[in-house]
Amino acid sequence: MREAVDLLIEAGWVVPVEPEGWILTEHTVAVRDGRIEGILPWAEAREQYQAEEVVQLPNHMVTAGLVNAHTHSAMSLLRGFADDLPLMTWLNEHIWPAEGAFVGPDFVRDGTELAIAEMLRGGTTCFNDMYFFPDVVARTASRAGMRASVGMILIEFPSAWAEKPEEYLSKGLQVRDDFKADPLISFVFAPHAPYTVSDASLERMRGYADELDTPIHMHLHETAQEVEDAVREQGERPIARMARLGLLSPSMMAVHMTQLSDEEIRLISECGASVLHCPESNLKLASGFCPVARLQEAGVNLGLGTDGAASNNDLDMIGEMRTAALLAKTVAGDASALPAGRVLTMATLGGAQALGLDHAIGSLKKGKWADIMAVDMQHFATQPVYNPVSQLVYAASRDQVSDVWVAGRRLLQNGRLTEMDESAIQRKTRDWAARISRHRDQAMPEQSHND
Ligand SMILES: CSC[C@H]1O[C@@H](n2cnc3c(O)ncnc32)[C@H](O)[C@@H]1O
Ligand SMILES: [Zn+2]
Repeated sequence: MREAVDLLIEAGWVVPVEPEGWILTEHTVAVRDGRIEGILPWAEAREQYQAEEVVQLPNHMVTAGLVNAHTHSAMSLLRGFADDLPLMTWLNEHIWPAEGAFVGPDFVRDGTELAIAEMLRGGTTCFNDMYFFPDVVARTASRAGMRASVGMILIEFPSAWAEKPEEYLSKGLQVRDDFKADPLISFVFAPHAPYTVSDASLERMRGYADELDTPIHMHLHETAQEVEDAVREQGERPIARMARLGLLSPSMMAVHMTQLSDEEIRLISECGASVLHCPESNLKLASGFCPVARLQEAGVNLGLGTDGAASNNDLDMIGEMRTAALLAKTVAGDASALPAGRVLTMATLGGAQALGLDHAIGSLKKGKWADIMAVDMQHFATQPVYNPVSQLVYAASRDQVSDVWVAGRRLLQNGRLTEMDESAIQRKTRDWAARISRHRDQAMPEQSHND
């Protein structure tokens, strides 16, 4: 008597991520009730399971869906809005004024939808978001069937979402409560950065984070200027300040970390914090280089993120893996730094671990959610296949992602989104671009591209 399952995915190669380096040739992933039931060779799986649906992908590699561990998804509507600038000029003179003018529930819904469409098409099945209107981010992700870790944001300036720190915290906690029954949506605290949140607010937030055993997601040591300003104005480096406030713990997910002394690396390793690496955003804003190989050597857990599309300028995690691997080698002066298998772990299980979700996602393991991507290896660019992980990281493009499942639901089929209206997303995006361009032409004629 064969066991009933919902889905069998027969793949040329199955890369379970755990144990790192495993490549299972001609294997099948069995899925029941949205979760992985088992991984067996093709023939054995057909003997053991009776499936509602069998998907045959003999030329594909199948692996865990990618976890975009740091992004601001709604900022996809600001892609290309302000380029070729350093962080603080970009934020102060362009991004924050534009957000002040446009960010509201509709902007966040439409921007998040655009981002989800882009991410799903590129093999991302979970994103860790930090943006205004987390209620809208959560609702949009849940409706799309996408997994999201939503930031309960904290920033000390008023926005259309909240006025004051207490309001940011209480509204965030309310949204968390509203979504507690949704298996796709989880929450983390998301204080923006050391230069926008006071000690008092951070301490208050830390109290909640301890009580609720919830991770904290924060930009930290993004640029040398951030660290220099903090030393000049507050007399200490931001990491020292976070340590003093009791924020350095396994709950901390520190984004960027381009400025790190040996002592700080040791501190991060000892406290069990994770680092979320965003190499393309760091390169484009010329923020600096995160010492990934040294962090790895020190035993620090690493996740990978794109940052927002306004600073990257894409949400392509396959591209980000390649950049991370190539950059780590150059920064370390060592071609063996961050090999392909490591960077895939970082882009899946490392991110999941940082988010406190590694019991549920991040690898293809019995009992975990079936968050899966399939990549077509039969393109000239990825032939021949000596090692599918090497091809994925060093040669493949995101256009080769053919199929994506989140909790066993097929959201991408042969390169087409099954649950999202692609042309409606295109139309809404064009409408936003027209509105935003008109506003810029009026408010900042010197920056207009139409003169
Ligand atoms: C509180 S919502 C998030 C806030 O962060 C801004 N942002 C986007 N990218 C970065 C970055 O690389 N460093 C610092 N802040 C960033 C975004 O525009 C929102 O205002
Ligand atoms: Zn960011």
